[in-house]
Amino acid sequence: MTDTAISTTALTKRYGSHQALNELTLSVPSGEIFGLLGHNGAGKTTIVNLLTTLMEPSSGTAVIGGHDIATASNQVRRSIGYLPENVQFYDNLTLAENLLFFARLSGVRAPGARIRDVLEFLDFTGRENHRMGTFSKGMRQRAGIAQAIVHNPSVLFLDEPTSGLDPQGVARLREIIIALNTDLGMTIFMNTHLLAEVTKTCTSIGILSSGTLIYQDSVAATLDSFPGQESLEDIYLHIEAGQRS
Ligand SMILES: Nc1ncnc2c1ncn2[C@@H]1O[C@H](COP(=O)(O)OP(=O)(O)OP(=O)(O)O)[C@@H](O)[C@H]1O
Repeated sequence: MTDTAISTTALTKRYGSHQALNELTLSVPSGEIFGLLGHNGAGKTTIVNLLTTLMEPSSGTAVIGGHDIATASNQVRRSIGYLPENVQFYDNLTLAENLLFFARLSGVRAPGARIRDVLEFLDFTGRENHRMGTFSKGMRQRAGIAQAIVHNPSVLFLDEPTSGLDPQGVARLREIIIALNTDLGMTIFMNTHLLAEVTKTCTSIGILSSGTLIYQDSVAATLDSFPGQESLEDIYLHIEAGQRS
């Protein structure tokens, strides 16, 4: 693992004539919990789709954990985990069966032991033989994280991880994200609209506006740099408004 977990250079994505991502140059050091903020349609999911190799860029490059997304996509896929906004499972199978399926797909050696560790870490011991179709939204998100980390990735991408969760579910997921970072050493890259959560969870942020990165700094420096603004939400709106004026 290099000291830079994620770096992009002039990463660009066009959908037909629409430029969704405009020469993104971004660097996320290893060990960060990076929150990517931006209005609807800013290009956040596009970035995650490019970095997780689900989509190819129109131009530009990106390197994850030392591997280029274009020339070493298999190594990239081995070093990342991904929790999409709407995670899918085989609902007729149990949690353990779902995890075994994904562990085998990812080539995990000794999957039984690894799955037991992941279930314990995510507080699922005793529920592994329940069918996924019986799980609540909060449990499905936690199971989605189990699925995303079963092959022990070094970088984890989360797309709107707390979307649709109740306050208890949001708090629980926050604890898990922080534990993945501090206890397991994973670098986290998350897209989110919940700015109060970003303040509690993330170590650094980037703001994307209409496909362009307009801001990047640590959360602590950001909160210090705008003394007139009370919260990250106010700072975000202030930066965005400056972009539009
Ligand atoms: N497959 C596609 N074909 C054409 N346009 C697309 C496609 N996917 C996304 N777009 C457009 O690209 C832009 C960026 O979309 P993207 O989904 O990356 O934004 P986002 O920041 O994730 O938005 P949201 O917060 O609403 O999820 C939007 O204008 C969107 O309409």
